[in-house]
Amino acid sequence: MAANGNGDFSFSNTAAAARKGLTKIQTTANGGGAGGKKQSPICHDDSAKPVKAQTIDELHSLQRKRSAPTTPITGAQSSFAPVSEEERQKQQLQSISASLASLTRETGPRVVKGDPARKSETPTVSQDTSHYFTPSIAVSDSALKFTHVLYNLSPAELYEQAIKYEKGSFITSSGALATLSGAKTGRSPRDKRVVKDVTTEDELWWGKGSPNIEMDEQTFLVNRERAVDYLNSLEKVYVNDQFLNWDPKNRIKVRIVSARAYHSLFMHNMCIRPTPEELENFGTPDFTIYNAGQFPCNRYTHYMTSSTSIDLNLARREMVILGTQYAGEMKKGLFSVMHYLMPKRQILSLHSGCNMGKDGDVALFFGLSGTGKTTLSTDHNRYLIGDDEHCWSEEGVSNIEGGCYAKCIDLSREKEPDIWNAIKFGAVVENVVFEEHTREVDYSDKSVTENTRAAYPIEYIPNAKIPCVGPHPKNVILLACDAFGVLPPVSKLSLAQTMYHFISGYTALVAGTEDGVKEPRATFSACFGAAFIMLHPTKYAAMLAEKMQKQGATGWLVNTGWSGGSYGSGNRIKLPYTRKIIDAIHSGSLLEASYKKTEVFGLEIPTEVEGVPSEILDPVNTWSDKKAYKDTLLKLAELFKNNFETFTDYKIGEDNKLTEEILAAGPNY
Ligand SMILES: Nc1ncnc2c1ncn2[C@@H]1O[C@H](COP(=O)(O)OP(=O)(O)O)[C@@H](O)[C@H]1O
Ligand SMILES: C=C(OP(=O)(O)O)C(=O)O
Ligand SMILES: [Ca+2]
Ligand SMILES: [Mn+2]
Repeated sequence: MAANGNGDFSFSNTAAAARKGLTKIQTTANGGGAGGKKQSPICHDDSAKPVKAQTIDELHSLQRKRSAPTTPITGAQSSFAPVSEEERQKQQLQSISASLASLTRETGPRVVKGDPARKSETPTVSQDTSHYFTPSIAVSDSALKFTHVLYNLSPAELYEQAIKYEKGSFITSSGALATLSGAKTGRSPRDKRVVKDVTTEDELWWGKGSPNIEMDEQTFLVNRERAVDYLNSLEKVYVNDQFLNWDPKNRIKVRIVSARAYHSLFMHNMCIRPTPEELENFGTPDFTIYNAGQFPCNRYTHYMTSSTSIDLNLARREMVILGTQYAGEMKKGLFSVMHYLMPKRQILSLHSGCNMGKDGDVALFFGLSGTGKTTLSTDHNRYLIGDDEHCWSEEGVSNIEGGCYAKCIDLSREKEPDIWNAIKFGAVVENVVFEEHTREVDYSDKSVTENTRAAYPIEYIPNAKIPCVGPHPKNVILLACDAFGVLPPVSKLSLAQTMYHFISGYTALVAGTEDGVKEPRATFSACFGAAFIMLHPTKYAAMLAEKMQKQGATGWLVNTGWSGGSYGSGNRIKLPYTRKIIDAIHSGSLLEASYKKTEVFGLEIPTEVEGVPSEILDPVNTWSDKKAYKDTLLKLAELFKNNFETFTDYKIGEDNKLTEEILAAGPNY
């Protein structure tokens, strides 16, 4: 650097560049920046109007208009607001303080809205501190402390929080927020606990095969207190007040209290976002999540078998998360809650994707993780209702969520343009690897995990159906990723077969794709989502049978897995072929095709599907070793049979007829 004699400094290479004759950048309207005045080599411009601020602080205060959502209640009077502005502010903070209250001390913390770090920046904003709720009995030091609440922040604010305070947060080249979920990069079903009390003891599915591992009320309270104390010990917490279920009659209000901006943005994307008016009148939540994911549970606590615990208390309408930062835990935790609440109202909750054609024909896509719910429900020619969690009521279908959570391993712009384009500003991408300088994500990189994910609001998909509701389904598609390669790419199912496969919930994935070829492992997960159901699988199955029968829906089994041999010798069925099959289901043309029945599983398979080579429709054709095919087929049939044994004692529906039909709809050999 060199002084130029005018008290200004210039980099010598800048001066050198100027000498070489680089065009000077014109900065004023008349182009006379240099004018006739004496100029330093650096371009000066004194003719522009000065900024309307006397100090830097004032300048900064000009930049931002005070508005929602840090203080979601603005001066604007809502016509239907029954209480004064001040009173509502107070009630809202009281509600948040009540959520964060210690149960033993019976007091809520002093809560104040706003980022503690922002205080000095905004000296004129005293409103932040003038509205706090303080308990009348203060019994410990924690009662002297404020808990700063960042309430329903916007994506932009959450980006800033994440980037400033959470290591591993970066903006990708497409504008998404890249983040790390820490040690856990997937759900921890074995660490899920459900409070067994006098009610849930009878209502819920317990024991073998059930995802509900019991804990008692007292232990729940111990973990709750642990989470609440942890959250209150922080400088600030994030609070999201949002909705679940697009069916307005069955909408649930949820509050998520978390320690990370990542978690707040994730839930902002995944739950239904309230309008400012809806937020003003939010009131008390129906369900609250305390996510203290960074903080482990105490392994000396009864029922704890690791330092991770996801605890559900239906009576208290609360969930506590300790020891895992994987955000999917919150989304799927709430799904479990819906799997309890909705059937009580005669509404079927479904682990399925859902879309609708131009003529209003609705399809459901059931399937376990990685089978294609998100990929196949996101279809450029159809309206997306949702990718993962739905309700089927007397009126039709409704999405539970407000966003999608796509797997992004090997994501490509060509094959999945809609998902690719949704990964933009506001989207959260978890555990992906990006190029250090350009911030371009390498979707093929599994260095952190194979389960890389993107969470984005559903309206990021161009043909999303908003509101996310639709009429009764016409097609019910069961997706199985069969790594054995023996299930046909598509079969038409009878109602009994649909129930048999729905209750079985089969998929087979490969254990690890890196360490050479491994045996595919069969997974049976009742209702294609045993990890999330709360009641016995036959309860959901009976409801599905009743609804499908009443609406005349057709069931289909689609193998999105292997063809031409098992994993290792065959190949995964090409996505464009699966899409063609799905197209034929939607259009109704597949219903008109001619069919033949397969041996062992007794599946009806079409002889032709437009755009799909006919020889792949019957898997036996694609195996060079016919004996290996038959052996593998029988092996899979045996696995189905063994799995179904636990269900043979249960009655499905009103009479035994359907039950018997379902039992007969399994493999026969
Ligand atoms: N034939 C196919 N059908 C569906 N998905 C396929 C197929 N071949 C490969 N895939 C890939 O499998 C994955 C399916 O995952 P996803 O749609 O997220 O499943 P889910 O939503 O059921 O968990 C995607 O990464 C998709 O690109
Ligand atoms: C987020 C999940 O859903 P899916 O894999 O079905 O998309 C999950 O199962 O954790
Ligand atoms: Ca899943
Ligand atoms: Mn999905």
